[in-house]
Amino acid sequence: MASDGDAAAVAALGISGGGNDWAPLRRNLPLLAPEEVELAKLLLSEGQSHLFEHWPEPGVDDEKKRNFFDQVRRLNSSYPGGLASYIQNARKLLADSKAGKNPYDGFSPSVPSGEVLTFGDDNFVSLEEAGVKEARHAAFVLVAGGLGERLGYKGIKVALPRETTTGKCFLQHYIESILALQEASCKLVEGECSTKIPFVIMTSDDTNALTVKLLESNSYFGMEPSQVHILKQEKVACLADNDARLALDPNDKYKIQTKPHGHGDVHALLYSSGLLEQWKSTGRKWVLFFQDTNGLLFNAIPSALGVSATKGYNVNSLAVPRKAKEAIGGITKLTHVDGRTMVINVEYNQLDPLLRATGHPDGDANCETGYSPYPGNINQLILEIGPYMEELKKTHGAISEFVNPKYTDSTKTAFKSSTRLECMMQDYPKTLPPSAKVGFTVMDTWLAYAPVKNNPEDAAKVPKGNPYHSATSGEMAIYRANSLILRKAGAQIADPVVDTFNGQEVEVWPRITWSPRWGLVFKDVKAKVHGNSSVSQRSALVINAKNITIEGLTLDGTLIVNAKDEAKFNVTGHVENKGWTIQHVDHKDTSEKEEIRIRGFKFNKVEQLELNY
Ligand SMILES: O=c1ccn([C@@H]2O[C@H](COP(=O)(O)OP(=O)(O)O[C@H]3O[C@H](CO)[C@H](O)[C@H](O)[C@H]3O)[C@@H](O)[C@H]2O)c(=O)[nH]1
Repeated sequence: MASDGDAAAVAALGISGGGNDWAPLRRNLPLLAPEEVELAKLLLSEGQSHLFEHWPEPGVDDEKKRNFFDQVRRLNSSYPGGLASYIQNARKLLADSKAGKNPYDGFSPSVPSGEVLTFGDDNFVSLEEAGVKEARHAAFVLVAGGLGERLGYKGIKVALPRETTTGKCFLQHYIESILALQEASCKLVEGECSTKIPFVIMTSDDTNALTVKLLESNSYFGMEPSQVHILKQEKVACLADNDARLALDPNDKYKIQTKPHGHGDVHALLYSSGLLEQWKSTGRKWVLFFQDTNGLLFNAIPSALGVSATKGYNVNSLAVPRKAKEAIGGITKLTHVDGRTMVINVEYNQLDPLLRATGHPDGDANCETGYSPYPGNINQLILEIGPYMEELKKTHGAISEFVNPKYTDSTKTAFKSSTRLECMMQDYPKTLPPSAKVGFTVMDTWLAYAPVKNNPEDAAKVPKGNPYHSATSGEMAIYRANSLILRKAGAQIADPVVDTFNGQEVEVWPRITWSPRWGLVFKDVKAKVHGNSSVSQRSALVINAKNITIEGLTLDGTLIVNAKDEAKFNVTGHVENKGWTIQHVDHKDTSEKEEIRIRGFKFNKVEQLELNY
C-alpha cells in the first residue's frame, strides 16, 4: 500500500493511475532534472512503475539511473507521438492479438490487376526509355537497418559480394547503377545537366557504423559524398506482457530492452529529415525504395519507373510471380463489406489465414499456372513525391503497426520472450484515400528478384521448386539473367549445367557480368552486341567498360575487358584459355571466408585473358 506521503507525492507530480509501488523512484527524485521528472511521470502514468522497482537509494548507481533517462528520452522522441502513444498502441494491439482479432476483418481478398511486363518487347523497351528519362527526377532510398538474422552473416548484408566473379558488393553495385542512371538520364537533356540523384540509406544501430565505414573506405564507390544521406532508425521498447509493461534488458536492469521496429520506419525518418521538401524544391518527382540484397533489382528499375511515369501511379510496387508459401507478401485487392477497396501487400504469414477465413479452403496455394494467383511483392516501391508528402503531412510517416507475440500457451497470458510493435514500409498505402492511384508492375523473377536472405541449412530445406533466396541462388541468378539478356540480344550463350552447392540444386550459367554503365537497359545491350558471338558454359566474361562492343567473339575460357571512361573498342575473335573452374566449398569449412562458405563455391582462377583499354 502506498503511504499518505506517496499519495501526496503522486498528486504533487500530477500523476494519475501510476500505481502505488513507485517509492524507489520517489526516493531518487532529487537526482533527476525537471525534464527527467516529466519523463518519469509519463512512464508512471502509463503503468510502468515496475521499471523502478529495483532502484536502490540515491548514491548507488546514480550514473546508470541518469543513463536510463537518456534512453527514455530517445525512445520518446523517436516514435511519432512519443512513448505514451507507443505504449497505448501496444496495449490495443496486444489485446487484439489476445482476442485473436483478424487484422483483415471485414475484408475479402481478390486478385488485383496490374501491369505485366515482358522483358525485351517493344513495350518494355519504350518503358525503359521513359524510366531513364525520369531518373534524373528520382531519389533512391535503401532500407538497410536489418541484421539479416535468417542469413546469419556476421557483417552487414550490403557488404556481401553480389557475385564473386568481380567480387563487387551489393552497395557498390547499387551506387554504380544509380550513377549510370544519372549519367544516362542527363544525357537526354539538352544543354547542361548537373543533376545528382540523391541516395538515402536507412541504417540502424546494428548496421550504421559498418555501412559508414564501407562507404568511407571506398570513397563512396564514386558517388559524391554529399549525394548520400544516412538516416539511422532507432529501435523500439520491448513489451513484457499483455499490459504493455516495458521489458528491462536481461543484462542491464537500468536499460529498457529494445528491438527493431521494422523497415516501415523509413517514412517517419524521411518526413522528419526535411529531405523531401529539399528534393521537391529541386524538381524531384519520384522516391524509389529498395532492400538490401536484391542483385537483380536494377534490371527492373528503368521500366518500372517508366510505368509510374506513363500511368501516373502515386504508388507503384514491383512484383514477381509468387510461389505459394514463398516468403514474400502477396499483392492483394481487399474489398471491405462497406465497399472500400485497397490494393495492398498481405504479408506472407497472413495470406494463408486470410484466404482460409474467406472461403478459400486451400489457403495460400498455387493455381493452374503453377504460381499463386497473388503477385509477390518484392518491396521495391516507387512513390510520387507530391502525393507522398501530402500524406506524410497527415500521418507524420507513422505506419500501421502489428505485434506478433509468441505465447507460452493457449491462454495467451504470457510471452515466451518479450515482443515489440513492428511496421513495414509497404503498408504505406493503407492510409491513402480511395482516390490515390495505387498500382503494381509484375516482371519475371529471373530478371528482377534474387535476394540473399537464407542461410545454407535453411535454404537446403526449401521445398523443391521454391526459390532458395540464399547466397548461392542470389549469385547464380545474376549469371542466369545476364546470359538470358545476352541471348535475347542475339548472342549464343550455352545452356547451363545443374550442380549442387550447400545442398541446393542450381543452374550454373556462364559467369557473365557487366558494369551498369555498359548495359543499363536492354537497348544498350542490344546496341553493343553484334554479329555471331558465343560464350561456352565454362566461360566467364567480365565487361568493366562503357563503350565496348562485342562482335563475332567466341569465348571459351575467361575474358575480362576493362576500359577507361569513354574508350571505344570492339572485342572480337576467338578467345580460349583454361579459364576459372568452380570449386565446391562446404558451408561448415571454417578455413574459408564466411562470404564464400555461405555460397558453397569459389573460383579457381587458372587462366584468363585481361584486356585493358
Ligand atoms: O528494422 C528493420 C528491418 C528490416 N530492414 C530492412 O528491410 C529490408 C527487408 O527486410 P527483410 O529482408 O528481413 O524482409 P522480409 O524478408 O521479412 O520481407 C520483406 O521483403 C520481401 C521481399 O524480399 C517481401 O516483399 C515482404 O513482403 C517484405 O516484408 C532489408 O533491406 C532490411 O535491411 C530495416 O531497414 N529495418
